[in-house]
Amino acid sequence: MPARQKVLLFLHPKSTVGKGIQIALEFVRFKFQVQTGDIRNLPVLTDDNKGRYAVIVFEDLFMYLGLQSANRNALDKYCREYNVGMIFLLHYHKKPEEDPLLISQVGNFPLRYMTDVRLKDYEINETSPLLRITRPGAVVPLPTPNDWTVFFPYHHTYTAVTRKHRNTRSLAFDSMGHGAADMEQTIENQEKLYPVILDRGIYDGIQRVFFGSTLKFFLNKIMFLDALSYLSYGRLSIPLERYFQIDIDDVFVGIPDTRLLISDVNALLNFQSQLRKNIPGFSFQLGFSGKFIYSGTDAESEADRMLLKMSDEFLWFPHMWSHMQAHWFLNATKLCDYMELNRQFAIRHNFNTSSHYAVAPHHAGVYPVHEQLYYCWKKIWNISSTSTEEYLSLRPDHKRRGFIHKNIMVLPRQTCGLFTHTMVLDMYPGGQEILLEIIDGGSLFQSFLYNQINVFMTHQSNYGNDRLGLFTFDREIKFIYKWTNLRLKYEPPMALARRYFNIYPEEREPLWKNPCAQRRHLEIWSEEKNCNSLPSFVVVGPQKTGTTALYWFLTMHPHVKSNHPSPTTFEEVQFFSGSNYFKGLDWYMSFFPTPENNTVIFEKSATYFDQQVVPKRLTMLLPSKHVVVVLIDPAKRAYSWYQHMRSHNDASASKYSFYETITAQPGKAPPALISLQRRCLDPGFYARHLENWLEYIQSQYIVIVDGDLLKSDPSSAMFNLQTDLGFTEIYQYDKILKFDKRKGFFCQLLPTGKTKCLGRGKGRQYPDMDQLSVKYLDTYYKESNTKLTELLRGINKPIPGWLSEKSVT
Ligand SMILES: Nc1ncnc2c1ncn2[C@@H]1O[C@H](COP(=O)(O)OS(=O)(=O)O)[C@@H](OP(=O)(O)O)[C@H]1O
Repeated sequence: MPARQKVLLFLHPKSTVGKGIQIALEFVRFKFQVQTGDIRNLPVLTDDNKGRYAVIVFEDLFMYLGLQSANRNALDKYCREYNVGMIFLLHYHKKPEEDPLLISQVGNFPLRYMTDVRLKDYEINETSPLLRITRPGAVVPLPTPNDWTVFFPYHHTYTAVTRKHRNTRSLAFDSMGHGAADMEQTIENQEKLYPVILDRGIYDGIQRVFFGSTLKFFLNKIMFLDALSYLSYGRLSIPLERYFQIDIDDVFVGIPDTRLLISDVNALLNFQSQLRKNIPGFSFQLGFSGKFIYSGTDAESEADRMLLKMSDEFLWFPHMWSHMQAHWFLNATKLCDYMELNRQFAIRHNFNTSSHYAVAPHHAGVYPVHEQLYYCWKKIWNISSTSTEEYLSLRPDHKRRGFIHKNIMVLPRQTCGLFTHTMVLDMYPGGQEILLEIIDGGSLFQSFLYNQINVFMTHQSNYGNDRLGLFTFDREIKFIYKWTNLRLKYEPPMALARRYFNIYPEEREPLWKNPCAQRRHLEIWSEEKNCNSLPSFVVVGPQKTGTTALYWFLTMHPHVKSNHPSPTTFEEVQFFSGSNYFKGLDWYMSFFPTPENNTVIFEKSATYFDQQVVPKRLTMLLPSKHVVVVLIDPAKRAYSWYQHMRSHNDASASKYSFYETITAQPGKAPPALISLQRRCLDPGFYARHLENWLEYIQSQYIVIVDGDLLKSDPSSAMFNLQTDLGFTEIYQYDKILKFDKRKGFFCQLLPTGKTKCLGRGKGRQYPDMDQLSVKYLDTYYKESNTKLTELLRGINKPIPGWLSEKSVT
């Protein structure tokens, strides 16, 4: 039976080595679950007789060997039954008092190992079935880490993935300086000596890959991907094609003596033609700021002229007429005017801008989004794609992602070790060896290895002087071809962007992060915008629990302000739950007043509570802010909601009784009734929805309001709420709320002595729920209510009165 496409990763609590594994998995976007610390309790391995995990990885072989035998047996049984393989890393260091020549046994496997070995030349076994991305052939050179473990198998289940090189006499030395000659002798005597081995499962029915080191070493990164692919029968596998785009920003920008000369333009053209031999159609993308043409030395102006003459050789994209940052412009007209100047410049010089791609100087306006930029890009250039390194954050780079906003596809942009000021190899920050490391298996190689699509950012200055741009990519491409079977490909930006979102459709929807959470984001966010005007807390529902009354009471507080009303959804903004979210952060913020001192701003949308996407979105934008949940008996909530639908003339609610609605059978009843039933009953599974919230928010930020108390004694409920929200000034509600007999609810006491109540839609008159429905719903929600009691206890929240009464535990 096949296992699902997920990795189960066992990590030490203070894991450092495991980070490399997590980074690899996050880069390639394989799903994984981490199991840390005490592994006496294994995670659930199956769902409905289906395996949950396709491969199991232990960052340390000894974690597996140390499992209690029952757990190890269960794991092994799972692997056999579901054809699941395991990957182990072994990176144990001997203590100084231990014999450096010690060869130890690996648990009960027919396998021995030796640690702290410094490897000399070794090779990849070209016949290993594991190899996919890994390209055999080359001798693996020094320096490699000097803390390798090597394996000595004595069963034919094991085959080498890497092994001692045929022409090398001595393969290893002791890294700690103990008796190198003895060590050499000991190792020479071992016929089979493998740094990475594959267990084909002949011995005990389970396939495994053992790595005698960590993923720090570039070759292990490649082989780790191959191991995942091989052990999962290709399910955890990414294609060999790697699409890449190289942008050259700031063309025509730059102070004199740092810009391109004619010889540099020629070198760029030559390099491009060379690349086209292997990568058909490859073209550099040149980003221009027309205003600065001919502003260098005479020789540099000659090069500008040559670029114009040869412009057909490249694809061009607008940067910004005078390299201004988009977020400086609140007035879209002005921003569009500047863009128009650059467009006229492109028309005058016949630039090929057919790729409908643009890059914003300093990434400004792309993320955090400045709507004016998106508007002008569309209006002036009909832009369809761009790229930034700022989404969701610059670092860590393995978490950079793409999104689509206002029909513009935003791709993640990669750094390649070159910045505007890196022009001369000898002056590379930290020394040229740093750049070589980045290229030879370091971060640039990693970008190519893990990302199926790369958009690299370089600048005009990287192609003059020492032409580090050409040097870097030339060396990188050779490195990739030497060690991997990756196939480098090129596609123009729009096609590339489409390909990106076909590969990663889940990235299409954006996530709006709090712009004030990061200095870099704040620097490219308009000064006119202010995070203080975002709500400090949000009343999230669920619907029909008294949220409007709560909202109204809160607005009576002298230091509390709510959002401006929406023309369509009244007091609710309903941003996080529906399509409004795609209108963007500026749209959301336009609902909130400029904050005054001592004022707390809040929002309430009762649709938030039970929508799966909301907790993630809300906590991303409003981290460490409170969410307020009002809970009443879910049966009463369902009944009130049903009455609400009836009074709005919903066809099904008008036709079917409440009992018929809640007991309708899927497959038998009309779909509209089943839909009504789902919307009626689903929000009442409070425990399930709260669990979803707790995945994203710490329990201390969840405030529970007892909806019955809010009805019967609102002053007390409001006192509790203010305390839970940490208000410094507690407003006394007993002076402004009065029970209104006619309404049957508490209302606002006006200075005239009269009361002002909520409208007819709140606190409706309708008959009591029928006894059959009461009984049915009692059973229906019983398990969920019991769970809720346990959950609230577990997070130290008071149990609402209605729930204690029902409490079964
Ligand atoms: N003071 C006061 N005045 C009026 N109504 C009050 C009040 N306090 C609580 N309630 C209860 O609020 C119920 C409506 O809940 P919501 O406001 O959350 O509904 S909505 O989701 O916003 O439509 C509403 O439900 P119905 O009684 O079914 O109309 C009331 O029971």
